[in-house]
Amino acid sequence: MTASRSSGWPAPAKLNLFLHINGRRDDGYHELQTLFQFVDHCDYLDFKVTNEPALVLHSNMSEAVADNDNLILRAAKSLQKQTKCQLGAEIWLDKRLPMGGGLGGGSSDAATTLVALNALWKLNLPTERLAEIGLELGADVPVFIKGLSAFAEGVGEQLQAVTPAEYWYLVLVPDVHVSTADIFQDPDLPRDTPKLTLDSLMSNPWSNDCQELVVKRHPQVAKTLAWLLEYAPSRMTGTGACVFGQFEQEQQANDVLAKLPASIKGFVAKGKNISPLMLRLAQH
Ligand SMILES: C[C@](O)(CO)[C@H](O)COP(=O)(O)OP(=O)(O)OC[C@H]1O[C@@H](n2ccc(N)nc2=O)[C@H](O)[C@@H]1O
Ligand SMILES: Nc1ncnc2c1ncn2[C@@H]1O[C@H](COP(=O)(O)OP(=O)(O)OP(=O)(O)O)[C@@H](O)[C@H]1O
Repeated sequence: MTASRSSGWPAPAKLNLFLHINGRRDDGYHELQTLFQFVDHCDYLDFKVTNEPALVLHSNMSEAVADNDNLILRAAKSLQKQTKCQLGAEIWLDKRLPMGGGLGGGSSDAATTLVALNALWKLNLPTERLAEIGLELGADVPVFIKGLSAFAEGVGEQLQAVTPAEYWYLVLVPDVHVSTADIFQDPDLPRDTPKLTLDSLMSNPWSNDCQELVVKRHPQVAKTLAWLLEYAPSRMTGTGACVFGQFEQEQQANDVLAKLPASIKGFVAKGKNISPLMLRLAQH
């Protein structure tokens, strides 16, 4: 049997609308409180099921990632191992999200792989089980698997669905990589924001505890954020480097994009409380 190619599985970016660091656990991971919202700017994956267990990835990634490190292949392997599935897959990745920008592209690719192969290999694992497998690959993977905007606690895996306003965002991509591990290891990272209730967090002004440190360490992020703040309420997502400004109307975001100096890349996207991945899964 040669299965046909199942196309157009989206792996959306996420924004951390706020990010508070509440403490550090004994294993080095950080306790945090954050609000995840998806946007409609995505990587896209295609899958073809094969009868042999081999996994093959074709991608247009601009930066080389070894197969052993690629979160797509790690996700597929992990799913095979957990379910003793003997099927394999040929996978195509159309990479559109900037890598290492705090938009969660790698985690989202892993989540889309788990969700799509669970369906295409007819494994029928429940979402909770997929999220557990995903958490082994990265703290951000479960929210992409569950597919609903969420308030997260713990290391990012305790999720509560919420529906923040779906604004338009102008996302800017400073020309610098910020390593998530480096930021979390930095002695100057503030780690003592008190844990707050969801109600008080939703009504307080939103901020990112990593932003001040990243801005201090990376002048390109400082410059990009300062530029965007002239036009809209703006802040950093995750551990950076990307920053986003918030707009009521698409046109307003596009007008600011049109003014962007050629040296900075950016895109306009809409906040989505239901992940585009869920809509694709429903069509399957
Ligand atoms: C900061 C966020 O971007 C918020 O969305 C994420 O929690 C990071 O999630 P992620 O990239 O999936 O993170 P992982 O790949 O699990 O971890 C990368 C590195 O970040 C640090 N890390 C990550 C998450 C967390 N809650 N505490 C941490 O200290 C760890 O040093 C880890 O080595
Ligand atoms: N499929 C993948 N796509 C992108 N990066 C990948 C992938 N697989 C592994 N990686 C590795 O993961 C690193 C982080 O990638 P990613 O784009 O998820 O960062 P990020 O947006 O900063 O994520 P986060 O906000 O979760 O920290 C990359 O620099 C790359 O080495």
